[in-house]
Order: sequence, then structure tokens, then C-alpha cells
Amino acid sequence: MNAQPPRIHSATFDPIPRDATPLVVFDLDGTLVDTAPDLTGALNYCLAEAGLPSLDVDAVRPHAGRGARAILQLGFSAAGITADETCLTNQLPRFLDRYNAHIADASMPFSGAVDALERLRGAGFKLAICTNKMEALARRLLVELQIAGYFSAICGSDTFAGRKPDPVHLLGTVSLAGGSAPVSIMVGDTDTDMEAARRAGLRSVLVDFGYDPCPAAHEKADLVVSRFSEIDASTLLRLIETVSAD
Ligand SMILES: O=C(O)COP(=O)(O)O
Repeated sequence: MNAQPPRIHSATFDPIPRDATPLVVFDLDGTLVDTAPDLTGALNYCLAEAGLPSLDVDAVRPHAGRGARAILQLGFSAAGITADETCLTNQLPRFLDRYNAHIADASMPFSGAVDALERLRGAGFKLAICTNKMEALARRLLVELQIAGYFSAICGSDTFAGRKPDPVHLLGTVSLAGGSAPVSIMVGDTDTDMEAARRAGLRSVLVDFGYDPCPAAHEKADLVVSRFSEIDASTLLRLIETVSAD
């Protein structure tokens, strides 16, 4: 692959570094990969052990980007039980063990996601992951789906001192990937992602097919897309150029 990195023309758009390679930072759950089926599987395993009814994946999907504790809480409250902190803390290792062992049984990249990674890499973009999943789980999922090799950095909720929407998480990811915030774009599906981008000073793209594309997320996003085919190099470069034009 001999594609030259796209150049951002600094004569018009200072202070963007002249030779900076643009970076696209992807959220994972609900953006790049539909992880809801295996998260639901881990939840239902815990519910079955507790003698409680299972939940359908469609009931879990809107909550699937909120982390294991929130998913467990959902399952218990659907059975009419308010799970307190002790209950959640007890259930968490069971949930995570089960999820770790079945992390890619049914989870799949969203339609067009792998083509978009291929296209952007071919156009000279760097790619990274910034997820509120634990880093080890994120790495395992990406390896099992055979897409880990696309990313210059894979950063989870425990990689840095803060997690999204704390800008430390996103700026740390940009730094580890060898990128630069003014030429980096966050692609995500929730208000947490859009808020993180805003606080870190990155441009943002909201995918509206994800788990929680709420009105607040729409309001903060610089661009909203409904399919991966809309995420192409020229669209992203135009978005980057508006940084210093604002
Ligand atoms: O697991 C979570 O808490 C959410 O993960 P995400 O940041 O990839 O959406």
C-alpha cells in the first residue's frame, strides 16, 4: 500500500502541523462493533445463575454502551429487583469472566465498518480505538474479529487516569497513536463520545445507528452519519479543515 498521507495545507489553516497525519479515533461498542449480543449473553448467564428471567438483545442494546454494571442493573431491575452496589460488585467478576470467554461469539463489526477502516488506512489516515471497555477486553475483541492490526493505539477505560468523557482518555489515545488533536476526529455513538471530543478539542462524527444517539449527542456532533460509506477521506479532511476556520 503506497498511498501518501493526505496533507493538511498549513498556509491557510495554521496552526495545523504541515506534515501531520490525520487520525480517526473510533469508539468500539455501538460504533465499530455490535457487541450487544455477547454482552446480552453474559448478562443472561448471570441472571440464570440468580434464577431470574433472561432479557432479549433488543432490550439490552440501548444500554450496551454504558458498561457492565449498568447492564447488570438493567437485568436485575427488569426482574423487579433493585441491585445495590454490593450485589453489582458480586456479579461483576462473573459477568466479565463469561463475557471474556464469549466476547466474539456473535459480536460483529457493523455493516461497512471494515471497508471504512481499509479505505481510511489506504488514504493515509492513522486509526485508533478509545473505548470505555477495559483495554484487555477491547484488545481481545479486536484480535478475535481480526481487525486489531488496523489500529496504532487501543485504549480502554483503565489505560489512563480518566475515561471518556474525561479528555485525558482521548488525548492520551491521540498521543499513543502518534497523532495530533487538531488533525484528529472522534467517531462515536453516544453523548459520552461527543462530549469527550468536545473537551479534548477534536472534531466529532456521530453514527446514528449506534446504541444511544440521543439529542444531546446530535447537538454536539460536527457531523452525523447513518452508514459507514459516508465516512470517507475527503469528508473527514473537510471536517478537519474547519477546525481553524471556526
Ligand atoms: O463498555 C463501555 O462502557 C462502553 O464502551 P464504548 O466506549 O466502546 O462504547
